[in-house]
Amino acid sequence: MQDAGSSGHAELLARQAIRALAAPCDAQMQHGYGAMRAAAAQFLGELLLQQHGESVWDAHLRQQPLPSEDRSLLLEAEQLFRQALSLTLTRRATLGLVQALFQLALFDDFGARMSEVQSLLREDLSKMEALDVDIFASQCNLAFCFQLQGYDQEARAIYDQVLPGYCRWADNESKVSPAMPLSLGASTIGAACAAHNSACLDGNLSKLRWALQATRPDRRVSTCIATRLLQHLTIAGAEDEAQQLMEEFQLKKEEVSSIEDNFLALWPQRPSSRSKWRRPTTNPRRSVCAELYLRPKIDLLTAKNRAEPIIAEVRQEGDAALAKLAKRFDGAELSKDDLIIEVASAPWPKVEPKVAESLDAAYENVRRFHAAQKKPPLRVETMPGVECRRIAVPIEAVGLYVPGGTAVLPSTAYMLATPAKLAGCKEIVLATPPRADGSICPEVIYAAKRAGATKILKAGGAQAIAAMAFGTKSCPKVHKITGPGNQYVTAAKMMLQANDEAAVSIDMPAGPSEQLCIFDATSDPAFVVADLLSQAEHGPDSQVVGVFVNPSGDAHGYMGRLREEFEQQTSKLSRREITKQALSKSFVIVVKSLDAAMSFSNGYGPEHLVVQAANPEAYLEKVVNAGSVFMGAYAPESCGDYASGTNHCLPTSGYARQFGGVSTDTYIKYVTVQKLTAAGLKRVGPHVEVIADVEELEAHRNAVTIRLAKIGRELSWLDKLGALCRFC
Ligand SMILES: NC(=O)c1ccc[n+]([C@@H]2O[C@H](COP(=O)([O-])OP(=O)(O)OC[C@H]3O[C@@H](n4cnc5c(N)ncnc54)[C@H](O)[C@@H]3O)[C@@H](O)[C@H]2O)c1
Ligand SMILES: N[C@H](CO)Cc1c[nH]c[nH+]1
Repeated sequence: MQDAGSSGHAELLARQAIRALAAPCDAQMQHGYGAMRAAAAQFLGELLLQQHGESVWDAHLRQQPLPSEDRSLLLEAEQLFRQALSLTLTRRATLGLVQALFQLALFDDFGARMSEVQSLLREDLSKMEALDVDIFASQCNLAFCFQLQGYDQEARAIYDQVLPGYCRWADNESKVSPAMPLSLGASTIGAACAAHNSACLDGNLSKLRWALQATRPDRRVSTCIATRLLQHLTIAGAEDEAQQLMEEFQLKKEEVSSIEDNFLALWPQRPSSRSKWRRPTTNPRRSVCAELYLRPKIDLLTAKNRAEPIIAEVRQEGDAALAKLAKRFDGAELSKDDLIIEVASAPWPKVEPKVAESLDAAYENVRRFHAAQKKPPLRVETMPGVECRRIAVPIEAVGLYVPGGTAVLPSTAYMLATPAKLAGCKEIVLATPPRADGSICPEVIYAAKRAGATKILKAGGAQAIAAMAFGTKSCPKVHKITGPGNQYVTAAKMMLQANDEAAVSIDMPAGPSEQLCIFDATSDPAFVVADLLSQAEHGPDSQVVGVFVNPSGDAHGYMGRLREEFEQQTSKLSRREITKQALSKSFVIVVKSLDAAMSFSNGYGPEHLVVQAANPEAYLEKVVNAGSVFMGAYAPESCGDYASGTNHCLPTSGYARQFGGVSTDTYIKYVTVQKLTAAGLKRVGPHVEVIADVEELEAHRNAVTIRLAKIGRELSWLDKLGALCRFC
């Protein structure tokens, strides 16, 4: 290590050398000069990295602003290594360039820089057998950079490939180095850190046990690893080993219960992996919480690319396109004249009496709750003679989407149609994918008829949304489209909302279902798991989140019992494969308090918030962002999905921060009205004139002035008296 003075001098000399060696020389000297210039560039690059890389890395890990003055010097280092490589290709220059790119990726162009790092290192991967410790270290650094930016899948792939070799190398090092028992070798520290970081992704206990063993001689390093191991042992319910560890390292259990550094995979992989490169924001550091708020990625861009030609086809060919697309996507042969069911004239479909009875009961509860949401007209006299009103006017024609890809959802039919009918919409078109024989599920028709839909369009996906947005010969054009659906439905809703010609609005982006369940040691693990599974079974993209409030840290084995419940209940579900996929994208966190639980929940903004912890009312007081809340042990979310009365079409993906669920208001627009008497105009008019002057909008001012000129500006004594009486 050089001190500041000597490194400054070395830097100066290296710069001079590079300049001198760049001077023209005869052909004979060129080769030698080139090699020397490469060495000087390499030397200067390493010096700059040493001086500026550490502070950048440090700031990144501490989540502080990155020192921008270091960026330009790191860019210079990058150029120096490139120069060195262009002159003579060496392993050291490659690794120097890799290091510079790592550091610069923290500032910007993360994707491009990491791609280059990967390709630079790829060539060396094949030589792994040579046990080159620099390559192991660089690979694990690369993985860690991915991990920090949330690319877990990429990080995991690299760790899987490199870590076993790195650990073997470290084991070897400890055997050959007699100094090892006192001070750790560089590769032991490197491999232990990598094992620790990799275990954060997969909760692998044996990696952590290895890291602990390898770093035992250094108490500081091994305590860090022991803390992480303790977290995982607690979750796994391995109490004896946890106890031993706590005694040996004098750790307390509550140290494992902080949100910031304690999330655990529920199923073997945690899913935040984004398959596409994502540019970091200007501040690329994100807290663990912020990362956990991200939902499983839906590739909306691909969905939009698929939806676009479908929308265009429906726009151009109308019903003919709908028939073609029903064949392509739903396997249904439909003629152009068979796309619409007129609900009023359609006979009641045959459904089992027991089913009809339950659908009727559920509908009645939904109707009652939504009827009570209607607001009386509003009338306010803001000043004597100035009356403002607000009247509710139903949206004339609305389109409802009822999904039908992987499950038939008659419940969604009455959840959407009931408030539309109550609002007074005249045309209520309900679109849903046809079955392969061209028919619509009788329970959906039953629910649509009961709730008051006017037409059923036999179409699903983007084509259904396009047909309702533009209208076709058989499908009326609507002004607003509501309802959930898969990524093609959501993409089409979002695209058509922005299409001037369609001039249609939507309720909200409602994607894959999700649930956040808060529980504590008093909650029945079977209830907690049953609720979480009820949403996980919706689809592979669904996500469920458990928040375990564990203030005392003495809920021995609770998480172990939870895990057992998950395994038992999941294995019995008919949709267990779908459910497991959703669980692989789900997680449980452990927090110390109600406040911490609610702060996490509000940050996540779940579609459904289930509170099974003791005293749910105390949690409700702190709700800021949630679609619908379910309180206590006896309020399973499925009651809200079907029959209690609340609506199940709710905002997902964090949109609960700005949207509420579907309600009677969804189908209403509020029109404001005003009426002014001459006295009212005399009161408010002068203010209008002044503000119009400020805005230099003369015609606005004139509209008042011209009237006041006719009726006079002064209020009569009768007007003044009348106003007084009104306010007495
Ligand atoms: N948030 C809520 O309130 C709520 C309620 C119920 C369901 N959901 C969600 O709704 C979704 C329902 O999805 P689903 O797929 O079962 O039914 P869906 O009806 O939304 O989609 C089926 C249609 O998608 C189209 N499609 C399928 N593959 C396609 C492809 N490759 N290219 C173009 N189009 C294609 C077809 O037209 C098909 O008819 C689930 O994600 C579920 O979680 C949400
Ligand atoms: N849970 C869904 C809303 O996210 C609604 C639903 C329909 N059927 C069953 N559940």
